[in-house]
Amino acid sequence: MSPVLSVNGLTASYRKNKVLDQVRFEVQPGTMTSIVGPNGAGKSTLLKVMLGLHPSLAGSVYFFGADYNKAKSRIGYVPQRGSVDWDFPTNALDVVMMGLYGQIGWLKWPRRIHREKAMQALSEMGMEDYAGRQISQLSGGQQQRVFLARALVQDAELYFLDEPLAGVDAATERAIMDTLKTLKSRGRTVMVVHHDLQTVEDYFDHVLLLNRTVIAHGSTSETFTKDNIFRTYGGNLRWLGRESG
Ligand SMILES: Nc1ncnc2c1ncn2[C@@H]1O[C@H](COP(=O)(O)OP(=O)(O)OP(=O)(O)O)[C@@H](O)[C@H]1O
Repeated sequence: MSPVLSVNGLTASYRKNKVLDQVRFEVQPGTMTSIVGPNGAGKSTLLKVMLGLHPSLAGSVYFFGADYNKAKSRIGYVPQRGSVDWDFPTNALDVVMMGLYGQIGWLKWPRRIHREKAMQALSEMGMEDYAGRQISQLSGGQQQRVFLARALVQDAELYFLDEPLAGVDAATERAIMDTLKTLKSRGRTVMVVHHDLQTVEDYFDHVLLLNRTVIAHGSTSETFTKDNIFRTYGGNLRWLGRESG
């Protein structure tokens, strides 16, 4: 099977500080991968560089065998909640509708069918009662659900989510994971920056262990080993609450 994502020697920096070095991996369709690594490992930067939001110094990225501009309508991205300006005056329904602009066309008015699709996605995330609510007046977990609804409605083939489970309660975590599993069951490919090492095995079939470069990548059962985790975190795992044995 040809990969949906192919990353070759990707290198990036902030000024002179190299934060990604020769990152190389491939992702197969229909997989659900967690990107795991310590704070500052370059996980968010990796997503941004792949999606053209931060420049690369070297390397290449191919989505479905093509570059980002050709593939972007097939890609969904849910950024870190903290990186979004939630004071922007818009309501939950409009945020979800933004996911449909590829289908509506910029500067065209959405039609009833688009509104219905957006409402359907909000209701799949249990957010239908908040459609008219300003996004600044939603809780963190509710904002995250709205973002997921936007990703759902976009109907992409490859999704990137940056810490979608950060700071959400157990019910929201379940709702988000159910949504991701549904996407996977529809053959979509999902990549998630994830911090909770305890749930990696339950939630994801693949894992990419990153610390400036790829430490290990593959199926969770083969790759998420004590050895690889130690190599990624430098042995400093106790504070993560994971037993070393
Ligand atoms: N806008 C920026 N300007 C300068 N340095 C940055 C910027 N964003 C990130 N960095 C640095 O780049 C490195 C990688 O950051 P990045 O946010 O990609 O890591 P991360 O693995 O996502 O971390 P975390 O788990 O803490 O979210 C860090 O050392 C960080 O301080």
